[in-house]
Amino acid sequence: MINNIEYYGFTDYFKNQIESINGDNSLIPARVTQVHKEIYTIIYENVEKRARLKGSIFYNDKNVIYPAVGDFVLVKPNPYGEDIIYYVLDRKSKFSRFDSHYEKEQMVAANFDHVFIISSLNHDFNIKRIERYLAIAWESGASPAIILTKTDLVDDIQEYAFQLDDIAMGVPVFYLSSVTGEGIDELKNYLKPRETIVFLGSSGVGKSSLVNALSGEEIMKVNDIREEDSKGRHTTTHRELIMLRNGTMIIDTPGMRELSLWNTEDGLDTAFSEIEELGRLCRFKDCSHNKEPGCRIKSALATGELSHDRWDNYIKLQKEAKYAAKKEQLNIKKKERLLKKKS
Ligand SMILES: Nc1nc2c(ncn2[C@@H]2O[C@H](COP(=O)(O)OP(=O)(O)OP(=O)(O)O)[C@@H](O)[C@H]2O)c(=O)[nH]1
Ligand SMILES: [Zn+2]
Repeated sequence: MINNIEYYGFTDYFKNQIESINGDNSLIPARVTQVHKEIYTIIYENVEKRARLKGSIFYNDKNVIYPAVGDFVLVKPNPYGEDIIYYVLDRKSKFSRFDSHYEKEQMVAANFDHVFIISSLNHDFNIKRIERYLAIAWESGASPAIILTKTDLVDDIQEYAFQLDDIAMGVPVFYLSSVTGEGIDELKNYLKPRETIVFLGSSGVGKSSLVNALSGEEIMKVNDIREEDSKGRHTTTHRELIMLRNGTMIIDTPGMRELSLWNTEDGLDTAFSEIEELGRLCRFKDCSHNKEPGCRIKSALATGELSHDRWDNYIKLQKEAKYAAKKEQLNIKKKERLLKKKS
């Protein structure tokens, strides 16, 4: 069987898992490159294909693990149509978030080697935020690197370097500009084929520009969906797992962007500043914007000054942020217990 799945990061860690599952050898490993409700895009043998879940396995078991972007799965190939996904292999790293619509944990990205914590060197630079990103990066199981963008906008990077010294012990730090190209080659040298990276960083720090700079415009296209397998051409507006020319992969999903947003203590306030401001005008300081008299949010919703959509979105993200904070607290406690045991 020719399957160059190794190029996509399929290592012994995954290979060793298959032997026990794949008795009859009819299932082959593939990597998930996109998730669309029930349809998945997977890649193997250098070709992207569409796949569905094996119903009898996935829809009967409440504890079953669903595939996420970056996952390695075992599939039964179907030359006439969509392949069938049977198993999701154990992940070596992962990010998840709380989906308030389904009220459950949702996997955002899996099996990445590095988390690039991206911050720009202008007003976005916030050492506390970088520290927080570092904590969730370590927790994911992958190793972090700090990328400081837009060096062309500052005169002196020394003052930033000093601040980072305190928190970035042993973590590589890169200074670069996607505009002048400064520092891009150093980062390229750090990237290895068969490795996968994800980006954590607020909106506007230059993630997309960095992807373009790294790929040198020509993002190596993983082959299109086999035309004979799908009716017409499959057009994807953007890919969630892309491969650079040197063979390094980048996972960029909307979920990663949301994860970045609610993992910054000030992320919600900045993104929804007008709501925060209205809330400060309520009669009661601890107004829950529910039934209290003199609630400024309720009146703004009634007059249309604040749209219901935006308010719902805010509530949803706030729920997720709370969940993230709770999870982090639990993890800190767990780590403290482990440290106590060790000493
Ligand atoms: N001066 C300067 N501007 C940059 C640099 N990199 C990105 N920008 C600008 O910053 C803005 C945001 O860049 P993006 O690459 O879209 O940022 P992003 O992180 O992908 O943003 P979202 O898509 O909102 O998450 C754009 O106007 C870019 O042109 C840089 O190195 N130097
Ligand atoms: Zn209120």
